[in-house]
Amino acid sequence: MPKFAANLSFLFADAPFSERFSRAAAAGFAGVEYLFPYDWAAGEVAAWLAAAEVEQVLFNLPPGDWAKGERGLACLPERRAEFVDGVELALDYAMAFDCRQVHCMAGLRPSGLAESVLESTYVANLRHAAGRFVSIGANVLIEPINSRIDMPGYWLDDIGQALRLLDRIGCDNVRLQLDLYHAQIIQGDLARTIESNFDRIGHIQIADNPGRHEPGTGEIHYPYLFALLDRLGYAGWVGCEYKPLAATEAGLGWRERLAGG
Ligand SMILES: O=C(O)[C@@H](O)C(=O)CO
Ligand SMILES: [Mg+2]
Repeated sequence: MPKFAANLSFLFADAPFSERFSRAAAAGFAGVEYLFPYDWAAGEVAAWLAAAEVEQVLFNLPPGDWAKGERGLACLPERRAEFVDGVELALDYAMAFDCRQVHCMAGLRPSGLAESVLESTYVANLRHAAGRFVSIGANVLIEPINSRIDMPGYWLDDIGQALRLLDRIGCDNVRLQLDLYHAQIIQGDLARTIESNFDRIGHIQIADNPGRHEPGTGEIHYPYLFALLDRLGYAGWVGCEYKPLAATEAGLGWRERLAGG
């Protein structure tokens, strides 16, 4: 059975953020992830992790002004300095949490700039982040996110594009964050996508489609995919990044039903 991490931006959302760590532990999760820790001091979050005895699996680099609709900075040439500052801030948090993976969001496609400019900015920024995070033995992840339903305008919205960018970036510690919910909307063919890119995958996330709810509520055949991950010897985490249909705990039966644990 894969190792499941609770995404605390999605699960246990009826509780204050500080309480979600112990809720996740009580529900049997040994690892947690979430979008952003920056509203809290790193030491404060580290204490919640330690008290709950859960591992910090992943969090995101600062995304720009999320409340105003920004969704990352990495492809935006005019935001280079802010990106570099964000890398340093995230590095401090990663060290405080002993966390080995961060997700770098690409940003929304700006109007009036050539694709080649966005791409070269993105590649330079990812190389910079990779160089900083390699110093603590951490990976920087890139995640294709569907721009049709969930994030209109998101620049990195195609699996092939992400793979080409990984080639161009050319750093061993930059890897693919494969969110199977987004991948299903983007192109489907999930088992082959996992299998043919297995050595580039640093992290996997799950939800069903449509609705982005618990595995087993939609069209994705998760028993097959979980068995495939086991057969391939996937040693990483699988982040549960779904919107619970009711209380999080009430909907966790899919782990036993679909993954046998
Ligand atoms: O899939 C997602 O939405 C997340 O993994 C993320 O990092 C940005 O929202
Ligand atoms: Mg995701």
